[in-house]
Amino acid sequence: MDVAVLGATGDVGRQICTQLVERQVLPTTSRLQLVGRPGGASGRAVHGLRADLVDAYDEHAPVLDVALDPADVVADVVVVAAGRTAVPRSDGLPADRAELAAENAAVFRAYADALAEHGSGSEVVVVVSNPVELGVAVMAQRLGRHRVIGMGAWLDTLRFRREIAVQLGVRRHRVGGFVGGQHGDDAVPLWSTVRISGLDVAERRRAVARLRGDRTLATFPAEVAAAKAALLDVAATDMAGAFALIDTWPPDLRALARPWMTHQSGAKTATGTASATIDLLDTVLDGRDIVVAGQVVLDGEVTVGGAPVSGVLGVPVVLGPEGWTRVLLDPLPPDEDARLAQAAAAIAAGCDPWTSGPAAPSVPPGVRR
Ligand SMILES: NC(=O)c1ccc[n+]([C@@H]2O[C@H](COP(=O)([O-])OP(=O)(O)OC[C@H]3O[C@@H](n4cnc5c(N)ncnc54)[C@H](O)[C@@H]3O)[C@@H](O)[C@H]2O)c1
Repeated sequence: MDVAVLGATGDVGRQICTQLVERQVLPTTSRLQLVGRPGGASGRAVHGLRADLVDAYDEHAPVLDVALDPADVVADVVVVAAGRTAVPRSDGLPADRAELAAENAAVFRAYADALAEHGSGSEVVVVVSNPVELGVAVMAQRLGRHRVIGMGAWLDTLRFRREIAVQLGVRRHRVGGFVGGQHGDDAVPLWSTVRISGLDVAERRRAVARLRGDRTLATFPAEVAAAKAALLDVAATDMAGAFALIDTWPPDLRALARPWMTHQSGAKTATGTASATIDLLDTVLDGRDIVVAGQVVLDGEVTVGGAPVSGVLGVPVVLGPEGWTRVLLDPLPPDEDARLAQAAAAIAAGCDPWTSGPAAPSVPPGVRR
């Protein structure tokens, strides 16, 4: 199977390409298409990136090629890592999502239109760029909702599992459970989905109760806001101290605070983001069906706050080589249900200005248009 990476020379795109080749996810007979922007700096740098990857990994590299025109993007899996990044604010307030959305909506549309016109009709699109929910909404509108998944919820999920594993002193692969909602502050740690291999139900309930304390998600947004304020305070004079402070918090709070602090420190989360993306790609390319969390366009499959969701939301889904097929979410406890409903409303408010217009007919996976 072939992969195209849009925004290949960006911090995230470059990491994705490097890890794809280094970890030998693609056989030498597959093609990795590095996509840059014609006329921009990336249009030149993408040729250099290709040469650098060949220099480093020629023995096991897939066929590497370059595309500058969206119409030339050809792949079984298209990774969207192109577009602007939100610059973190020094006062800790959220970056201007509307401004970011305005710029990146144009990028999403350009590639969605080109893929709809020139693509095979069966590409799976993995959206990494932010706002990830908007990317999913725009791409799904043109390509059909089952072929498009945003990986923000998967990244949040892996972070949540890691923080739980660290606290329990076990390896991450022993921890299951998902984060849904909106990537960022409206991420929803779905504690009711947590599973720990080797523990029976009663042992798991006790372990989760110990990890959570008596907190519920009703107070989670306030906890996140207080955590950010505390971190800014400490980080002003002691960055190491700020990261050490995070270690003292419960796993769900750490899962949000640590990457936020990483951005705030001036570093980016490109390596972790790329690694989580490769994780998803590996599955899709391998032909397996697995359950992941991802931002997808729902059409009433999930009911939160008493109303079916029609729009983008991060939820656990079954993902395979032809896209995602179904949602796997049992009835939720009231606090998770309420937070997911709030996240769905926030996503709808953020996407609506950019997604009014006709949607593509929903094509079930495996049915070619
Ligand atoms: N979903 C996540 O978990 C997650 C995590 C980190 C970053 N991100 C997002 O990924 C995106 C990229 O982040 P980054 O740090 O690599 O940014 P970056 O600025 O380093 O790179 C962006 C790249 O996109 C390219 N680009 C812009 N418009 C393009 C177009 N029309 N066609 C082709 N290329 C184009 C730029 O030339 C640049 O190379 C951002 O939107 C960021 O917010 C997402």
